[in-house]
Amino acid sequence: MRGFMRHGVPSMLKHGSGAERSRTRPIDGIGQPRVWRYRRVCSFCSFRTCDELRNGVETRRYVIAWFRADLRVRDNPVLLAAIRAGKGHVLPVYCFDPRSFGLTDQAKFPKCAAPRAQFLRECVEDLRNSLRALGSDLIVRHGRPEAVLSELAEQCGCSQVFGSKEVARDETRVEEKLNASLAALENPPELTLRWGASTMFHPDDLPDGVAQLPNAFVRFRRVLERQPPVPMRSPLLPPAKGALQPLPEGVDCGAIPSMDELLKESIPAEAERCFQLDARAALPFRGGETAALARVHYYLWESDRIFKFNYTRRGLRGADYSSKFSAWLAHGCVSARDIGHEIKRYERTRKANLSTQRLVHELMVRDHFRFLAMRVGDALFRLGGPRGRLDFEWKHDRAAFEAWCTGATGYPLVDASMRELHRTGFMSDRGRRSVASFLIKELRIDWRWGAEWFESRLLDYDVHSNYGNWTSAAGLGVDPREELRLNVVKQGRAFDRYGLYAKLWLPELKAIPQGDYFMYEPHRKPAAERATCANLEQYPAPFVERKREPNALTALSARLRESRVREARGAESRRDVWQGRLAAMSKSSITDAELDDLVQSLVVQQSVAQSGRESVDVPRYTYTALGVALVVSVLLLIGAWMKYHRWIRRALESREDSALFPSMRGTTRM
Ligand SMILES: Cc1cc2nc3c(=O)[nH]c(=O)nc-3n(C[C@H](O)[C@H](O)[C@H](O)COP(=O)(O)OP(=O)(O)OC[C@H]3O[C@@H](n4cnc5c(N)ncnc54)[C@H](O)[C@@H]3O)c2cc1C
Repeated sequence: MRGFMRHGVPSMLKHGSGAERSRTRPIDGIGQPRVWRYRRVCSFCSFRTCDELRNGVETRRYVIAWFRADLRVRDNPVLLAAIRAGKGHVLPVYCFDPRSFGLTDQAKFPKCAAPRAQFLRECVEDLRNSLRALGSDLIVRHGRPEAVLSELAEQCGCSQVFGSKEVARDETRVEEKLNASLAALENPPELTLRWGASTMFHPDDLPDGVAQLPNAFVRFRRVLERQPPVPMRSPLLPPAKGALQPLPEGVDCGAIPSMDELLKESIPAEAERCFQLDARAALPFRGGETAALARVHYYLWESDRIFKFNYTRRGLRGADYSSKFSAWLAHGCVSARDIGHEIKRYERTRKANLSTQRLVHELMVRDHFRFLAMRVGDALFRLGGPRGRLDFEWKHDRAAFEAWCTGATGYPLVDASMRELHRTGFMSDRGRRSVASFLIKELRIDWRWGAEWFESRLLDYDVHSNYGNWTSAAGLGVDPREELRLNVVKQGRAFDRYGLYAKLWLPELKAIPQGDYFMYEPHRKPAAERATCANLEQYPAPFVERKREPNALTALSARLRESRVREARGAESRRDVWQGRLAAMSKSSITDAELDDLVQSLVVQQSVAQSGRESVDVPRYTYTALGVALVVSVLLLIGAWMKYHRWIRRALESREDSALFPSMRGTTRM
């Protein structure tokens, strides 16, 4: 039986029978018979029982559409359900919940820093404009939804409140409180929560439900793709003009709260409450559905960037190496399945390749984290994570943590990424993985502090993806293939070969020559070279030595590199000695022997430095040479085989000939 128990949702949400659910599954579409709206359609839709709803007298006209993380009019099942229920008499409401602007649990950071607050305000403003264009408006309040919505429901005599179902801890608590406060009203309106298209795949469509969700992503993907594949439901069109009635007289729409109003409790410093766009930002992110759709259109249709996504997605710098959809997805300015369908359309009309599949794959990763969050519940936020491992000793070193947050660890990839995050609210996926690994594996600092810092600063903060990725990085998630320690120096060299990203965010490194081997560990640069780089001294020295990898090969290559550095340092000191000697002699003339020695030491130093730099390139050239050799040898083999084949054929043919015409053989011989 496909019971609701298997979804692992709170008991108050368990209701209905499998049969009931399957009959009502297309409820997301409009135009269903009216009666189905009042039935228990799925485990994510409502708090009340079917009977309660059917017995309730529906005399009131207006219904409330409560917007949460679904700030759009297109493909919004909640808005459409409200329009259908209220026959267009809808009160669209958004609440800026003060709890979302409080302090985090562990490290007490502001839950929402200025960049995201600004982005959210833009999203709400855009939604209001869209609703106005449809003939309605958005009621905006700065207050707790349970208080705001019950007051509105009472004031306007609303019969129903529609909202999207969320699954994380804080969000479900709000739902419970809202349900309780609505129930306490004299004429309690019903609360209907439904899955708001926040994922590409609907949890009801998973063959084994969320409770049986595979822990490993690879297996989850296999479940989605096995025959017949799990369908991706079609996105819904935005309501037609006139589908929404104007708001009732006397309802105050309310103004969007200012940044000061939103942040004054959590951010005491006035200067930090405003957000100025940094010119170096990867993209000038602007909140709202309009900007989201424009970005999707640009990335797919205008620029065809999706076509190379698989090869560029691990980049660090620029607007288009990755899709940058995350901030809009997190606020629900566009739905994941809408993007999924758009990619499919792109594949049909232009071309499908590894890159288009990769983008769908990434959106599946996002779905997986959301479904896992549903299944593991509060464990996602505990120190031991969903795996419940408490055998790690986590540190709570504030100084080290602050150095990490402010980008002062002495490791350029970490510092550049953290400064980018601080200034813009965005960081590449590669950057996120590297800084998380550094905090967890090198500094051994409580992973929850890192997750909370991301929660505070990220524009695209999404509770499931953030905590899911952090627990994975800490080796505490449920996916068995985790716990990678990333070498932040190698990552920097591999993904920012010429150091352009590091230089963009770390002006102290500007004077280091492009492509310098030591760009990603400047503290190892020979002193003489350091001296030639202006401002390099201002860059902090690392306060923690990165741990060496246990891998034997990596350890060996690291030792080799170390020895080169030592050699360079040796040459360096020899040169220093000579410079000192020259200074001590303070004479303009120098003997031939001294000159030879000096020249020799300089040549050694230069060649060592060059070989150090080139050592990055060696594997690349080696691989190229090996590749060429392989291709040539394969060609030779094929040629030889063909020749041999021809020779055998000829031999056989001649044998057959001789068998058929034995007399001829004799004749020929003669
Ligand atoms: C420690 C850590 C914390 C993270 N926190 C968040 C977060 O709060 N919010 C968030 O949306 N993403 C988070 N991610 C995932 C990922 O880094 C971002 O989604 C991605 O960098 C956003 O850029 P993009 O939209 O250009 O992604 P693309 O590479 O273009 O990917 C397309 C979309 O796929 C989804 N996606 C890709 N990778 C992941 C992933 N690993 N997990 C979940 N979804 C993914 C995102 O929705 C993304 O927009 C985190 C990753 C790490 C390692």
